[in-house]
Amino acid sequence: MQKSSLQVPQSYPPCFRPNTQQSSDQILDKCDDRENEEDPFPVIDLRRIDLEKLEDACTDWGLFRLVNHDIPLTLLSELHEHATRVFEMGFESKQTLFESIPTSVLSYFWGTPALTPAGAALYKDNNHQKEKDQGAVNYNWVEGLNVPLSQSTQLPLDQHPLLRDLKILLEEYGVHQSRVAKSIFGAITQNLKLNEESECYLSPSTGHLRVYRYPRCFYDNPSKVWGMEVHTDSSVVTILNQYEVGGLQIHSEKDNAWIDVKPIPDTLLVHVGDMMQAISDDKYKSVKHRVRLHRERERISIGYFVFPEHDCVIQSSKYRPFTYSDFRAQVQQDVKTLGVKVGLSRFKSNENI
Ligand SMILES: O=C(O)CCC(=O)C(=O)O
Ligand SMILES: [Fe+2]
Repeated sequence: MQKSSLQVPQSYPPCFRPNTQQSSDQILDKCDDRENEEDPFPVIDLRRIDLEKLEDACTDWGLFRLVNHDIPLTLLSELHEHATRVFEMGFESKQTLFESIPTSVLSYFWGTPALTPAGAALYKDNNHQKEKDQGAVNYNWVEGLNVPLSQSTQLPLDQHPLLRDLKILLEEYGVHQSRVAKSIFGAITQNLKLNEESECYLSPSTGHLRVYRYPRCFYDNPSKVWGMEVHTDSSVVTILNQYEVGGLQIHSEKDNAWIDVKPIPDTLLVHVGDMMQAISDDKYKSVKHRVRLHRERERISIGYFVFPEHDCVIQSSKYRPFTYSDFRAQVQQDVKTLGVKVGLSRFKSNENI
């Protein structure tokens, strides 16, 4: 059960705990939890994909809801329950526990969603200490677990039954996600009339899962803190599961507005990522999104991210030829030096600058 009183869980990283003694009303009133009544997003049925509807969804929104995905509801609820229990461990215990596990297999991070290829949190150079000193406003208010799906199941997790069980559930979930991603990509291949050379544009072995916990909004200046700041995903597609608590907002280019994406049980959200935008010659848009915090409840979400084969050259009329490895290296460099991802514009071809 989520707690509605102003108790500060000791499982939160210290900078996510409130730094004032304001009453709960004062603090909570400043946090926004409005939710749109209407759900404007296109819905795609995975059992019979409507190609035209899919095309419109990718072009107009860069996001759609997926129904009839055939992932058992019990798997989703068990995942949620296990993830909650792992995150509820004391912060120091979590740190100690995850330090003993190779980050290539399973890593724990907080304060940023940017990770190195090895799975460790990636902060702007030399700024980590400064950010720590300045407090919570420089962080993304999120903790996460990163699980690359291709890693061996021979994990040193036997001493940690909770983690072992979570990993087993995640692997089962990952198999479903890979199936779903392949079906969607197959349909998009038809829509974009891609040839066989584009097979390497989707490589399920690159898939990984991120499990997130967003803390309650305790901070006394919530307009300055985000669960996750505005970004686009680097993936081909991202498949997201947000449980009961909303918070995801996407930017609608046509309305120039931020729109809440409500959690609807038994549906998944599919985002077009940067790689797909390039593959489609910018016809599809890598959707800008962000996550706001909820004033009374923590939020758990799970994202599946899948990429092209690392050495597969993306041919696009809008960009110079590049591989996902080139793209990732550029993102890593930009996050380290500038603190932000610049993204696809780094790869624009000369005619398109
Ligand atoms: O938690 C969410 O709803 C979104 C997470 C996200 O945007 C990301 O991991 O890239
Ligand atoms: Fe994202």
